[in-house]
Amino acid sequence: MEIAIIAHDGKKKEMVNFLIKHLEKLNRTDIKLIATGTTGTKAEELGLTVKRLLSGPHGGDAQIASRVAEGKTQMVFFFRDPLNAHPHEPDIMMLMRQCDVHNIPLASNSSTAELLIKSL
Ligand SMILES: O=C(CO)COP(=O)(O)O
Repeated sequence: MEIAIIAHDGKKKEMVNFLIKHLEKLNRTDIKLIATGTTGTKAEELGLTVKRLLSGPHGGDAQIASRVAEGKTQMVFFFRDPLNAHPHEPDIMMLMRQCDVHNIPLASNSSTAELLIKSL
């Protein structure tokens, strides 16, 4: 299954900690990771194999939204920073909307992510 990982800058540390905690599970051969650019680089630094898309502000969220719409991505871990403004807010909304349109599980914070990853 394809899983997307995305974290805003204010949540990157939290995402790295989450990835470290679940490294073994995320390394499974039946799991394919995709990520926005900078988040993907962080995951690669941990030794994970990740298909890196564009950075969020440059269209990465939109690319992932498109994969959700096409039925390619089955789960999304998106650690959002609600305390800062983002120039690509429309893309962020589009990704979340596409998850809802296609009934794709989306964890927008680490607590939900912990629950969701238990399902894998
Ligand atoms: O902006 C993002 C999500 O909206 C994340 O993008 P990066 O992983 O490239 O920082």
